[in-house]
Amino acid sequence: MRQSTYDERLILKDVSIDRLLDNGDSSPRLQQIDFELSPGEWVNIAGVNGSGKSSLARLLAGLTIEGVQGTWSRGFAGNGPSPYVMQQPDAQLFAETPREEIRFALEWRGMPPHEIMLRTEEILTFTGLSAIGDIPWNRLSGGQRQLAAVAAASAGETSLIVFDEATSMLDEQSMVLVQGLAKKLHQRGTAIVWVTQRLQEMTSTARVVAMLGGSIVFDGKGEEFLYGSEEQVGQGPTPCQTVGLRLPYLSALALELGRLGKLKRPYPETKEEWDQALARIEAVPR
Ligand SMILES: Nc1ncnc2c1ncn2[C@@H]1O[C@H](COP(=O)(O)OP(=O)(O)OP(=O)(O)O)[C@@H](O)[C@H]1O
Repeated sequence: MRQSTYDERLILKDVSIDRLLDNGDSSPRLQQIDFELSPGEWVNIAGVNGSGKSSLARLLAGLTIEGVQGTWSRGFAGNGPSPYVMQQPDAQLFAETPREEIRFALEWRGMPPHEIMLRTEEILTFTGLSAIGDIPWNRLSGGQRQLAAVAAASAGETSLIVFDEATSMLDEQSMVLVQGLAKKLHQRGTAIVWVTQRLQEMTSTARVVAMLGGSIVFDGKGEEFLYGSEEQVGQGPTPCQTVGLRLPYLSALALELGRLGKLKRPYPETKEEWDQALARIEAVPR
């Protein structure tokens, strides 16, 4: 893999990874990936199991993968690996409590000892973990452990964090908390790569990159990913359905009402928008 000249964006050009099958043949794990990420951007990466999401996410985080071919530049993300939050928080927790975990992360990043205590308290406050800072992992929920993992991952000022299905083992409430923390980091200017199969986590305006068979087959706005382009309403599967993902219930309802001519784009997302849309449908004489 060749390192290209410096650009502020993180860029992958024509990147592929082959994997060897048991019978000696090779099959692409990633193929001909062209991808760019700007500083402070949020991108969702979606796709079914085995489509290549984690392989792409690991590359974006700057983690080493054998056999990578192509050209890349990590731009604003810098030369070292970026924090990578995995599905299972326990796989990346080293210390005994959230406070120790954050302290450990700061030590590891080389922060001078006299700054560590103050910064640890700031991070506990920022992440909403102050009240449980000294409680050992076995008395915390999976959601609380995942929040601590994110807190430690973001402990040094970081320009990029990769979340690889970080909420897939969590209940709805914990999912909202972890995603809320990612949003706070994003507002602070951190670029976020958010790998997910839970499409209800995406907003219609967010960027979605969808993978299928190791290739990027869609790169655009969430609304077009879920519903297709405005001209295509009612014609064939949407990009989301093409990659084999199921539309969230409310999106499927919106799409169907659109196909019946009862709803117009942009389709409702929030409860208030749905209340208004349904009131309009009710008001139309049958
Ligand atoms: N370390 C590895 N060595 C060889 N092949 C791998 C390795 N990791 C993943 N693969 C293969 O690469 C392909 C893409 O896997 P990857 O984990 O990137 O997909 P994914 O979309 O993240 O899947 P999942 O949602 O199941 O985690 C799969 O066919 C997988 O079997």
